Amino acid sequence: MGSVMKDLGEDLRSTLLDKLETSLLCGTIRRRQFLQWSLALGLGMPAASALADTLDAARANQDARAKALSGEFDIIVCGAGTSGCTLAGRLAEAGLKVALIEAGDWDTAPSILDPGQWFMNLGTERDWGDVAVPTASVNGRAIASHMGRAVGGGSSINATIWVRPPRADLDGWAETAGDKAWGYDAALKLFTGRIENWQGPASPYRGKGGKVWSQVAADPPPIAPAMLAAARNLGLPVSDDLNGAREEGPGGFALMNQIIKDGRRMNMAQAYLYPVIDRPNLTVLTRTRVTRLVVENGRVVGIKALRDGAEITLRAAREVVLSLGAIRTPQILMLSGIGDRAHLAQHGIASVLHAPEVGRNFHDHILHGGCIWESPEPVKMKNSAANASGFWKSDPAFDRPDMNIVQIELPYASDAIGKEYGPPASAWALCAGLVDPKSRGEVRLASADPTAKPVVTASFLSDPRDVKSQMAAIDLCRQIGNDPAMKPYAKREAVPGKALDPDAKAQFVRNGATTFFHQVGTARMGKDDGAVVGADLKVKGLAGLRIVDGSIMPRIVTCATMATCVLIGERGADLVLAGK
Ligand SMILES: Cc1cc2nc3c(=O)[nH]c(=O)nc-3n(C[C@H](O)[C@H](O)[C@H](O)COP(=O)(O)OP(=O)(O)OC[C@H]3O[C@@H](n4cnc5c(N)ncnc54)[C@H](O)[C@@H]3O)c2cc1C
Repeated sequence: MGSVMKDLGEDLRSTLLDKLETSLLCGTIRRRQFLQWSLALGLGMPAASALADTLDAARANQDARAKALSGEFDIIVCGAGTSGCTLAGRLAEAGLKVALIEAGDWDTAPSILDPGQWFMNLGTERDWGDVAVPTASVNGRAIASHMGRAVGGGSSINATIWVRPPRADLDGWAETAGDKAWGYDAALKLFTGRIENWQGPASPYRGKGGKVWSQVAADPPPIAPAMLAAARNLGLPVSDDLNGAREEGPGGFALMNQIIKDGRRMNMAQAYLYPVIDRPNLTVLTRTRVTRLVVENGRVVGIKALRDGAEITLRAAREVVLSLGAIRTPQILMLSGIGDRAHLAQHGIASVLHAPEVGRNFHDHILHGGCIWESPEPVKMKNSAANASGFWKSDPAFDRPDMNIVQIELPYASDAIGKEYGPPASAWALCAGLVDPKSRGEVRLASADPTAKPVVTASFLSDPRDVKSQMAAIDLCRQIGNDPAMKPYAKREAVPGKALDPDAKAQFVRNGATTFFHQVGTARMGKDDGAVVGADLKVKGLAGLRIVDGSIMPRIVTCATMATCVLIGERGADLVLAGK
């Protein structure tokens, strides 16, 4: 077996070694198995056992910390997702005594490690499994609202796309929050100074040597550069980097940036958490579900959680931070008596703080599934099956792009579109994305039971401007897909494959609506009294509690949300450390 393993390509070998490392670290394999496999992969015995010593020590540290849960932490971070890992990693690095609480398991499943399998996690125990209430605006369809449930959160099950928000988005936040620290210039300093470990050419827009691995899609299939050639033919700007200068311009097309290294997902646990996992001041509790906050005399002093079937209480000397994502952060706030008084009363929950906007302002990006072309040969998916993309405005008067066109290397169709058109198996899609939605929904409690799913009323496409924007994006997808540059890869346009009058196009938009799973906004930041948190991310009207995750976005950024959630985690860490 050994010689076979040594013959593996270098990339695969390094991926398998990384996987073994994480498995030993998380205790899902034993030291003996680790040594056997590491030797088979060509690591010498001294190197393998030194590595095993380090990993064993880190795991022993976490086991010991989990067994000794008495006493106070400085900070309790609830949720080890994208923002939570970023925040907890930074705080532990700075020496604070941190507890990080995660309902899901460690991030060692092959479908997490291999970016090409990301969609295999949907509907499993690594997904919270929420589904938005059917509304007329999407023709009564129930649209899934997946969110990650594992260490790494969304960054463990997402499509690995790393894309940063444009200037208009962040300067808008700074205005809303009344603090320039949330603006684009400050964010660019963080991205270039300490967040990114960019693998492309040096640029004033890109950072090298930071925590987050980011590279241009490696070895994409030929339909990806063909899409960019088509965009160029249509007079749309095409660049070498979807981040960088595009953020200050009208939009543009490029190959995507991804958090994939040697074929392996580098999630935010890899970036921020594992580098400090051996520290005695960090306790990570997995499979531990936060059920509510403990509030004493107007101050949040700890949390209650379910662990191994029993309730535990943890106390924080400085503060508690909620990083549970845009569906479960408002749920835990409401279960703790922080929300709309009348709504809480319906569930018999005593009000601690009347905060009517908790759970409101829910929004997400719409992904249309989809315009589909039959290909002459089966498409070989690469990376996370989405390698080329572009942002553009449906109206040049807009201050930021509202459309995101995404190429997907399979016939991506919603339930309704799949049923109506029966797309061929050998096909690819150009999907119309709505990235500046005006429709707003809400998250509400279904019951006072913390293990019950909350009710997500997304109200997708309920604002007519969203339908108009999506109709323009469908036109753009069809122009690109039917451009001569795509001809070698397109036998025919299979979906819709016919002219659509405005009414039919609006129906096509409503029937095709699915989402990117970029839920945000339910604990919005603002300087106004109604906002749930201020620019310091502290919950207004209550001491000892901050929100650090996608919930705080007052208006969704006009791109995929992971990079912005890292930015929020970094800003949160700065605020906690500065004691602001
Ligand atoms: C399938 C999918 C594909 C996506 N693709 C992309 C992409 O390619 N690029 C991109 O930029 N973005 C993508 N996103 C979105 C991005 O991943 C999220 O916006 C981002 O992860 C949100 O970060 P967060 O910190 O707000 O929440 P999350 O990352 O969701 O973290 C919340 C964490 O809290 C935990 N938690 C929740 N409730 C409890 C509780 N009661 N007790 C304890 N723990 C709890 C969760 O298990 C989770 O780990 C995708 C998301 C999904 C689901």
